[in-house]
Amino acid sequence: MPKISVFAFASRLLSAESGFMLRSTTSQLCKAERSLQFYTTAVLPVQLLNRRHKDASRRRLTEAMKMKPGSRSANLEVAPRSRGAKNKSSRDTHDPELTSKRNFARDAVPHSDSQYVNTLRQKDSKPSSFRRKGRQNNPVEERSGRWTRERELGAGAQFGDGGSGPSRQLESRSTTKPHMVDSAVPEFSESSITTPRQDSSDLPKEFTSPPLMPGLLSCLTDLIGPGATPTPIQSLSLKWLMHDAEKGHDASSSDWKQFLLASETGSGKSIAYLLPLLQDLKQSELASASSPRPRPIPGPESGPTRALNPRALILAPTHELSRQLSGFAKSLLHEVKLRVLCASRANTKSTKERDATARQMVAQFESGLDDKAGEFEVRDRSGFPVDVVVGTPMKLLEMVKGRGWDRKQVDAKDELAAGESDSERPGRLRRGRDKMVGVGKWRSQPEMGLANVAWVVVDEADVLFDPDFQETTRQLLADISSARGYAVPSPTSTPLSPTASPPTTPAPAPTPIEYPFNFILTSATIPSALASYLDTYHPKLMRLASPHLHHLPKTLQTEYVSWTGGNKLADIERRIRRVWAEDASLSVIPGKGDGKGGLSRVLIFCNRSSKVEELGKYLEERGIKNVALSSTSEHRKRGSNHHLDGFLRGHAKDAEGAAGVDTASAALGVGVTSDPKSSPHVMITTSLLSRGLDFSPSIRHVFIVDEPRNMIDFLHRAGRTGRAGQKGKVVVFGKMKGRGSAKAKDVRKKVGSLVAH
Ligand SMILES: Nc1ncnc2c1ncn2[C@@H]1O[C@H](COP(=O)(O)OP(=O)(O)OP(=O)(O)O)[C@@H](O)[C@H]1O
Repeated sequence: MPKISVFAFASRLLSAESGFMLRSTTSQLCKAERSLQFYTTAVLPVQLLNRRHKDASRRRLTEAMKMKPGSRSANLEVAPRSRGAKNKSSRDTHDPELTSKRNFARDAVPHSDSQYVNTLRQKDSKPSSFRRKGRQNNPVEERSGRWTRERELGAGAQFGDGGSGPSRQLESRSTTKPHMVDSAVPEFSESSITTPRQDSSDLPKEFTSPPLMPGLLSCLTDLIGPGATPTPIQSLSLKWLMHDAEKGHDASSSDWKQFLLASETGSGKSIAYLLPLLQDLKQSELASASSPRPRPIPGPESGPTRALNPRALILAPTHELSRQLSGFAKSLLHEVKLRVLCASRANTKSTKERDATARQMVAQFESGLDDKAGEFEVRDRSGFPVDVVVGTPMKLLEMVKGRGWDRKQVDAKDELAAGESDSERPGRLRRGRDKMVGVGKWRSQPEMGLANVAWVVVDEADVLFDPDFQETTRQLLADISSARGYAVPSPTSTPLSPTASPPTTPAPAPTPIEYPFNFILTSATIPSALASYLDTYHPKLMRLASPHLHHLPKTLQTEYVSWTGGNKLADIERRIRRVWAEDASLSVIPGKGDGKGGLSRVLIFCNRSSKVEELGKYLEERGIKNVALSSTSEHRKRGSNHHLDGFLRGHAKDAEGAAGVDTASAALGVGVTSDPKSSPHVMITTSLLSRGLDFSPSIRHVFIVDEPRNMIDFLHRAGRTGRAGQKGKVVVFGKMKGRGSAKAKDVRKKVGSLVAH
């Protein structure tokens, strides 16, 4: 009997134990699955081009991909790495004062400011790529690697069919010896980081070679300073795009250029594509002044009689970015005189009629009708010659096809599905802007022709080719092609995303797409989906990449802050006040040596709109004026960037104030001197504003208060500061100690691998 009891007790214990083990194994498996998912969806794509992998598995990945620095391949060129690269200027909280475990616990509350004084003073260095003339080290190292396809084809394998484009030119070049350097690998100490001197004479080191038009050069000098030299991505674009642009093209040529410009945030990609584009437009305009302009090629969408017939389109994912880009382009054109139009309303002249419409719209919004896109019809453009139009793909499509063009399609589809006719039931609304019914003309006439389009830039290409945007983007590209007389397969016949159910018959091999215009893509991150799309449909596309792609800018510090365990909003408030206390005590602000000068601005990223609002309200109640902006905010509906005033970098001569107006403070590189109780010094937003926007240097802190969804998102959010060689700090909040800290530690590890050295 006792034996049986002991046995029963032991078996119960065992089953309890195994149940426990089972539970803990399951939870570990779930965790492992989650981190694997995170790794494959976020980290892996980011690492595809990462040169310095911080552990053995990443090194193996690199080797497998034949990432050989110091060589060029068929259609990839990576800019030389500056010799200054070995200097440490960016750290994963490298200041021991701020990183030590002891300090983490008290990090969430302000303590001694002196620690930060030292950090700022010690880390006061600019990356060489933004140094002024005379202090510039020669960029000397080259590396290459074909990030996706070369692995299959073998190093040096040719891409495309050996056409007359850059591939062939590259092919004939000798490559330099690979040189793998990884400071994080034990066998390489920091001191063993050597950057081989190589011949980089073929990369332009000045904006004057190849020669820029004098008018363009002087405006550029006004913008970025007289001694500024090209960043690595700009050197590459000057070399490849400018030379190509000089050759000129006609619509019947099959030699249209296709380039991807990939470089870290704030590295000057806008100038990298704007200079060759604007110069080419001006040169062809001058050439056609002596000989008559080529007539638009007739096509279904050519619309030679339409009001607008631009020669270049710049596509951006948000209206805010479109407005800033158009303002930026305008500031380069004060002397060269090309006409740039932003498809959003802010850049159009104010007229009585339009003002009336705007008032009507405001009334409409306030009465509950919604227009999420904040788009307004622009009227009366006839006779207005436009060279460049900037806008979101959807807005541009509307200008081509007329507002509401997609409504009919949806109705027809619905009809088929439901067997109803329009008269039997009201048409279903597909997008928010269609709710504009009743506010003037919602289905307007097409106003833009595409036959003259010789350049298309897709800014933030990874977004515009992601599943949310790809259909619209590719529809627009297909429309331009057919307007120019060269039909390409429609997006629906060549879907990018795999279909949910497996196809019953094997899909035919995809046909590469050759657009009849210069096609430029830019991005700071190349996810695997974009890479494979480009491999499939644009095998001849030339990839130009900077050596620090997929890293945080070198001037960006990273700091981790642990929640106190109390009110998180209060923790954030304390950290903001600490930043300002540091500003005041450090007297770091040029021209404000008394320490009573302006306070820097803080940009806070949350994951959800509700959190944005909650935090905004909390700070407002505590006397911290702020702008809380999410996709649904009222501010966005006004059709201008004024809601970002003071936060975006302003350019002195921006036309019509479209690109933000913090001109004075931007010139000084400082915040405004006003009191944060009276003027907003804090902006709270979601990833909406994480893409492409060039924030003012007065934003020296970006706070990431929610766990980043993936590392791509993190790179873009963090990259709103530390731009153009300015110092910046990204502050990542999380639970850094004790139970439940695993997530934050994981994020910290991943972020650490993005730190540039
Ligand atoms: N060669 C240069 N020297 C100094 N400043 C520069 C240079 N090139 C660009 N800049 C400045 O750098 C800032 C960032 O440029 P830009 O917005 O084009 O970066 P980006 O690479 O497009 O960033 P993101 O990936 O975030 O869109 C701008 O204010 C621009 O005026």
